[in-house]
Amino acid sequence: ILGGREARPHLRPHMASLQLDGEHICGGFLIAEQWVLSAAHCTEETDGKLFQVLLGAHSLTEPEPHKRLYRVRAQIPHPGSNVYNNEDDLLLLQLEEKAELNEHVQVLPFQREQRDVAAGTVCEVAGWGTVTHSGRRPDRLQQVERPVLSRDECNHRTRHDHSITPNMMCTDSRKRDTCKGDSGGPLVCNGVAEAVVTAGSRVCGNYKKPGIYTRIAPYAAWIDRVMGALSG
Ligand SMILES: CC(C)CC(=O)Nc1cccc(-c2cccc(CN)c2)c1
Repeated sequence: ILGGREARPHLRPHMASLQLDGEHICGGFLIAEQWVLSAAHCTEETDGKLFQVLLGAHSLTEPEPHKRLYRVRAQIPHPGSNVYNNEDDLLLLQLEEKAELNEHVQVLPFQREQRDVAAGTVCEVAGWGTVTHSGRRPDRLQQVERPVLSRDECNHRTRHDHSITPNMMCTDSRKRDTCKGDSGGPLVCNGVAEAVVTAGSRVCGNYKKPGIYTRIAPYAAWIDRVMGALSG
């Protein structure tokens, strides 16, 4: 997160850190006791290895009550996700067992209504992604508030040039923005997860390249189908 600040500890008990060999790779969030939603492009450099999911954390390194690393039983990228564009950039992770819910580990409801969030709505995004252009990684969860940018504005030739589909949404990226390692985290508007951070043009804090997110509502049926098929 560029231009943000340290989050209030444990105010986002839904936040997950997707890790490989103890290294934070991407964000994610708990959508059910045994399921985390993240971004498919986070698996681009994992060479087929399964993530581990850290729940209940504020600091990535300090011991904290209710902080626990979960193994993953299955990782299901959306069938439409690919390395060439940001379409269908969602990843479902089934934990080896149901997460133990408490004040630091909670499920976050996601938007199921197919209505766009109004441009100008101030939403918030959190993550352990890089906090400087030089790529410094924070130990503690960061957060930033961002106004939603209309799809037409975001699709302007000088911005994302008509690559933003109805299944995506944008936020202003002037100075304050998401960055490497924030992918997979939720964009929360009025307490509801509306979308998931995607890398987009993989630049950060450049107002010409607004932050891009995968809207969740268009994928509610896919999410329910996968969770239902793999339950038990
Ligand atoms: C395997 C993955 C971690 C590779 C990857 O995602 N790289 C990467 C590099 C630079 C910026 C970003 C990035 C992420 C989230 C939002 C944004 C832009 N706001 C950029 C992402």
